[in-house]
Amino acid sequence: MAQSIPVKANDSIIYHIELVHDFSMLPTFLQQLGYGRTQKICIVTDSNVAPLYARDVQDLLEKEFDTVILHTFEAGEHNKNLETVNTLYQTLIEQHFDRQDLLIALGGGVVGDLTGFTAATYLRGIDFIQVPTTLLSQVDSSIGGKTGVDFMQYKNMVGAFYQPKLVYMNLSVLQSLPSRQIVSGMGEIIKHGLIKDDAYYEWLMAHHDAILALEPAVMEEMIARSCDIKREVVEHDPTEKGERALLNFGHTIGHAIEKLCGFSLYHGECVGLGILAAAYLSQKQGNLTKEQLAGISQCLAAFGFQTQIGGISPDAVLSATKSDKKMVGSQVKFILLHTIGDAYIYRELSDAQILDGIRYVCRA
Ligand SMILES: NC(=O)c1ccc[n+]([C@@H]2O[C@H](COP(=O)([O-])OP(=O)(O)OC[C@H]3O[C@@H](n4cnc5c(N)ncnc54)[C@H](O)[C@@H]3O)[C@@H](O)[C@H]2O)c1
Ligand SMILES: O=C(O)C(=O)C[C@@H](O)[C@H](O)[C@H](O)COP(=O)(O)O
Ligand SMILES: [Zn+2]
Repeated sequence: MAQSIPVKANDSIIYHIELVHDFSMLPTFLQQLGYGRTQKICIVTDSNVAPLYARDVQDLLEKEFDTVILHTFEAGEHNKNLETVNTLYQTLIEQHFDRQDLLIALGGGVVGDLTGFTAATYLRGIDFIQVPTTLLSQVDSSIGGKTGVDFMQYKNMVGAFYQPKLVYMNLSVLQSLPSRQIVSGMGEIIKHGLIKDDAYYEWLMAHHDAILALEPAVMEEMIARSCDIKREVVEHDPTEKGERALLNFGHTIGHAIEKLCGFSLYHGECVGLGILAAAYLSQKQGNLTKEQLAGISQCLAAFGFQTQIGGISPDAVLSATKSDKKMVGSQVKFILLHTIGDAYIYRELSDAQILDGIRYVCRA
């Protein structure tokens, strides 16, 4: 059944996360938000999603809106860059989009982040809607307003905090998602349990088979629980002045690996390696037990994550972590675990300690 999760800022609802099972309600939700027939819509998607879903969405919207155009770019993290943003700017200018018009991000996190950044900057800001189509984008990237692109191969170095007007989540699209992308999404979901909810973490392991079988009721419960965890964090700290950094658990080393493997590993796969390294460092700090660390490694492996990667220099990973946006001066703010379900920001790790954590997952 459908679920609607309100997201607030300063105690006022700024948008809803609508969990549904088809695209049929999208025009109605747009009209309820006040968008009318004369407002132009640009659906932004990628080359894998377009043939699957763009026609259905465009047909539905063309019944209620006079101008609905489609902008498609080649799928992949390597295209999450300013060059792709420029091509979208050109389309919007050529099609005479103005400040009352609307972008719809139909795709995963790459489409969502790039479309959101374009919306944040075109004409100094036009509205956009998230229609996430990967597990990772449904539980994480479509919520909270982090938008942006990679720059010089560094992750999300150019961006803006810019909230969508709606997150429309058609859960049925997960049926066409390759299984490796399901695993990638599980990286952020396991993160949610480890940083905020030990009972949820245990629930994930207890429902392992049902999750990998994409059982609808279990998937909907999991997606709703992860959305709620992220919602609560971003409501408390929308522009990452404090607590929101906890959502970066596993990302300091994860982003470095993602860069150094040339994006050959998916974001969530790199986060899984980063989570394991951070869990190891949490155990070395005397927080986690060796049994808890082993359990996290087994959980990741059970969901299909590699728990070690070869061919990447640990020293290069350490160097890449110095470009992490959580850096304050020469100190990187690491996210560690007090225990499972309870994460914290730690600034005192030495390079030697970080290298020890990197070596726990990276072999040269
Ligand atoms: N803004 C945030 O808060 C946030 C949070 C997490 C991740 N991210 C970013 O999100 C990106 C990763 O997102 P992602 O994992 O969704 O990757 P992605 O956007 O590259 O999508 C993964 C692949 O699946 C394809 N695809 C998408 N939906 C499909 C479907 N329903 N069926 C079949 N194929 C489909 C895509 O074309 C692509 O090839 C990274 O750039 C990461 O930095 C951002
Ligand atoms: O929403 C957040 O905050 C997150 O950290 C979510 C992460 O899963 C996501 O990958 C985010 O893009 C990483 O943030 P960044 O600021 O390191 O780019
Ligand atoms: Zn992430």
